[in-house]
Amino acid sequence: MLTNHPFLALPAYSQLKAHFEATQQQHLRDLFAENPDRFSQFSLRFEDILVDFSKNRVTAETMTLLRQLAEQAGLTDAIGKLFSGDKINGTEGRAVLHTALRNRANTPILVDGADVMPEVNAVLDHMKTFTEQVRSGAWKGYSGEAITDVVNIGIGGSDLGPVMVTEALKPYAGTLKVHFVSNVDGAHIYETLQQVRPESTLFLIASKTFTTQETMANANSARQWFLDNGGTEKDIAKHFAALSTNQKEVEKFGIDPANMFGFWDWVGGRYSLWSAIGLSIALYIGFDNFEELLTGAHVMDQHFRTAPLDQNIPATLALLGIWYNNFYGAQSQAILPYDQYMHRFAAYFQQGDMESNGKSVDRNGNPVDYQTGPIIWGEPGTNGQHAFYQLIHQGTKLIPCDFIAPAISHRPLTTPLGDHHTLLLSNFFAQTEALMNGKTEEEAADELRKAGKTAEEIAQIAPFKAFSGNRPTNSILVKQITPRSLGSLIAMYEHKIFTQGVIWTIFSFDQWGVELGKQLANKILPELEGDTPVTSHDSSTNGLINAFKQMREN
Ligand SMILES: O=P(O)(O)OC[C@H]1O[C@@H](O)[C@H](O)[C@@H](O)[C@@H]1O
Repeated sequence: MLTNHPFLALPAYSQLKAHFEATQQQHLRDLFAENPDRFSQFSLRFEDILVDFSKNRVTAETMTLLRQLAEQAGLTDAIGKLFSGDKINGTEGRAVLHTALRNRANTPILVDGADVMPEVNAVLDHMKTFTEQVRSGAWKGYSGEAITDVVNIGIGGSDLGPVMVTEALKPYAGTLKVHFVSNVDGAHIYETLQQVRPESTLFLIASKTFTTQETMANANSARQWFLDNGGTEKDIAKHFAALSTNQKEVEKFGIDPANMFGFWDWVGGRYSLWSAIGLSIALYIGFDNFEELLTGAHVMDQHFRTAPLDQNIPATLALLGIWYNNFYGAQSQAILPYDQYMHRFAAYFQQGDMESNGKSVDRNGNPVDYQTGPIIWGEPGTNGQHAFYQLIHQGTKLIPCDFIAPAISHRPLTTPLGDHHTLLLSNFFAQTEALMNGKTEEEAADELRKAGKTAEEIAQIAPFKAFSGNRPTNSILVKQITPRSLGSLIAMYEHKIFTQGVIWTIFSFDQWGVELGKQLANKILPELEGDTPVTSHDSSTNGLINAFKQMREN
């Protein structure tokens, strides 16, 4: 178990509070003007990844105090416990070992005295064999045709990771197509099934528990469609595989245990793309590339585990997040990839971060009296620039942003306006500079004067054209988005989330908050049958259910 500490009582917290009061008016422009070495002092490199955090409202003293906060919160001890299989998921009594899934060093990791690595390696071997059979065409469907389409049916952690990674690594795809069905809305499975043929489709039923309502409903619809369109019960073994921890339910569903790819209760759903849940990724980009993804994560794990705090990228990002969250009162954090293939990256970490650190009870079971996990959101650049960046630049809210971009594009297209990637990157650099510098009213007035405006017009318009600037950003520049660098980036954010959870003294690896909605939906489900009016709820819920019943009938 992790040792607990009262966050607000940490000595560094009070020091940071005083430091914040003294420095909050400082402008980034001045910090840059005062220190010509700011970029080199406030940036870190790891393999092909450069993390520039110099455009943050911090000084060397801020960083020292933040690191002291991490030390006083027992981060080093917590990292040791994470990697060694200690049961740090206290409310479920489980270890948290997504790092074992990508432990390429293959060093033993013990859970309840038993090394988990042989089992991890056995599942990886099974995935490799299966992936190679399907991709080579050796695995045949019931009509003797090879598989052309893979449909992953899963939700939450059993969907978002594979969706995000297969999109991000599309340039590495082979000929197999992958589809993802998550929503219980019948439209999702319906539209997907329109695009595939039963004889050449492989369904992966991805569910850690194999009891999730949405997934089981979609899996049943897929099976029915398969049987209605030419497949027979005995053909199911060739067309359905399960990615799960629950063999009993998998067998009950009728999937051949030989087609089950297992994992373990110490793999959290939102940390499971490295496990059998990643099978759709392996099928799409090939097993060697999947292994590269694991390797990228593993090397970041090693960095997180061994780098001193002042060199440690995930810890640094976590501490900057705490600075804005707990001292500046920032409510959210934007993730803005300047890479179209990474368009689901922010959505992925919405679950990763918000399901992990969206907690308001500390590890002692007491309500917290400070802010914990931020709201994560974002869209790829440059689309976001033409949508919501207005508020980031000139709104009343402080929104720390992570800008992520590859130096080399997988699609280097040229136009008379310039090549696409250079155009994209010019925006990437311009935005963080603009957010940092802003524009004073005098500068705005000067521009208007040069444009020939009268003194009266200038006085009227200049206030609207001024930007306060001083808006913090991290710039994460990656040589290229490859399986390895993507693996490292994902692990980097995972460890950022872990670090913040440790410092806030919360449990980051359970998700009890999701349960209430599920329980209530199950209670309401039978009430939706028939046309008898419902009276068992509050007046709003009763009114809505009864209106729904009426609308449905007429
Ligand atoms: O993989 P399963 O068991 O179907 O669960 C899917 C998702 O179910 C949700 O209820 C959980 O909050 C997620 O964490 C999880 O990933």
